[in-house]
Amino acid sequence: MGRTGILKNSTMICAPLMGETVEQTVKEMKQAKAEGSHLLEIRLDHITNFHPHHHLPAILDNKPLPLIILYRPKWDGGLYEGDEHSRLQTLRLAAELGADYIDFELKVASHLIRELKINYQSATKFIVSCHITGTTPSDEELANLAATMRATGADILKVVENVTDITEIARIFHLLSHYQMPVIAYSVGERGLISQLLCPKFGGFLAYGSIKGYSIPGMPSLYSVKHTYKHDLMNSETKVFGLVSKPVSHSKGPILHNPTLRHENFNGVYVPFFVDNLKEFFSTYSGSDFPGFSVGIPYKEAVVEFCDEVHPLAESIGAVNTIIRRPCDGKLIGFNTDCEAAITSIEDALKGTLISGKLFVLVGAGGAGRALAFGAKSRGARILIFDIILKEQNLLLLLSWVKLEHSNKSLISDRRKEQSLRMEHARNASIY
Ligand SMILES: O=C1C[C@@](O)(C(=O)O)C[C@@H](O)[C@@H]1O
Repeated sequence: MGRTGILKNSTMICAPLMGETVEQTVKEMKQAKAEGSHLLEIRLDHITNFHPHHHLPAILDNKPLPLIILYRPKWDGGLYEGDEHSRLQTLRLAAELGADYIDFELKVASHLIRELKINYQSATKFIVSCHITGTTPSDEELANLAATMRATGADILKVVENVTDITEIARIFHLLSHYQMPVIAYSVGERGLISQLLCPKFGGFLAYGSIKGYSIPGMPSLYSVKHTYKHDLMNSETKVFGLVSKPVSHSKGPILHNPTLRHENFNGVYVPFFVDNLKEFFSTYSGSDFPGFSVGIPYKEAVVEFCDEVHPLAESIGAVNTIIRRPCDGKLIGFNTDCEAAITSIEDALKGTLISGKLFVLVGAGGAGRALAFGAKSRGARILIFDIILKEQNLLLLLSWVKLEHSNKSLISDRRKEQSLRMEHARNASIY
């Protein structure tokens, strides 16, 4: 999946603005410019009591950056409820006043674009947009849709999805990188976030970034696009790393790993992958463009079966938090770095005092907890485990390490009895 379109501009960052007054819109336009936007998208349908002849010039005369004008009707997910004739008259006026870009819904685009191109031979570019409901169509269906949109005379195509699975975004990337004209394509919603974050890699015409104070699900902030993910440094060669997790937005990984990649002068980016289905995910994002993953909650244990090989330490722990795609054969190799990272940090903090014999208090017995319990046990600590729900399989695994020291099967059932008692009396705390 590489960028092929030599005719395309390089990806711009666009701030969508949804001010309710012209004054607010003018203020936000300046704010968006200060935050690094290249382009602005104004939603006229969000402005209350909008008077086209008065308000449109006020906006266009004050624009600090190129503007996309959008006037979305209710029938296409917008706020405009008035009559269609007045709406289209407003968009005609925008063209007459020389708006940089005007967005038309596919349904109305055909005759309007031809008419406007004849009547106003201005530099206005026309975006034709289509909101897809339901599952993302196949590559072929998307290409057919794009051809229909192109036939309206559009200068730029815009396809908006609302994916229910992150793997659907691969088809959006395919459209972006293969269609030989400028395309805006993305998915809204948190599963869609990577469609904005990786847009420059696949040659999209623009990616959206929200100004400070706006939080839109699935849309990164202008700040993160400029500073964390650095869109301006991304190209078709950029390797994509990321955290496989659900949820994923809590992770500090992107703000840690992206500067590290840049510090190492490595052309890579680290993104959050909101994953619902591990099998589908690994079979979709399977090429050398995706050379490695972190694994977070709740997948550290489940991911083991999707690794072609597992490092002995990760195997003993039963949890993988780092996967590397081996360059020579593309196989996925699973590691556990939680164990050594956490235990050596604790040892560093103890400044020479041994962990052995100490009471090690573990809060949470999931994938990360298992790694820590394993590390502490291997250093000879006693372990006190707190967990909201201590799953039986986790308990058995933890007990199998105890068994290494006390080779006694009855210990397991004793411990299980002890566990249930402690669940009642000590909010799920157990000592091993
Ligand atoms: O436990 C963590 C944190 C993490 O899940 C994250 O949220 O960034 C990433 C994992 O690789 C690591 O083991």
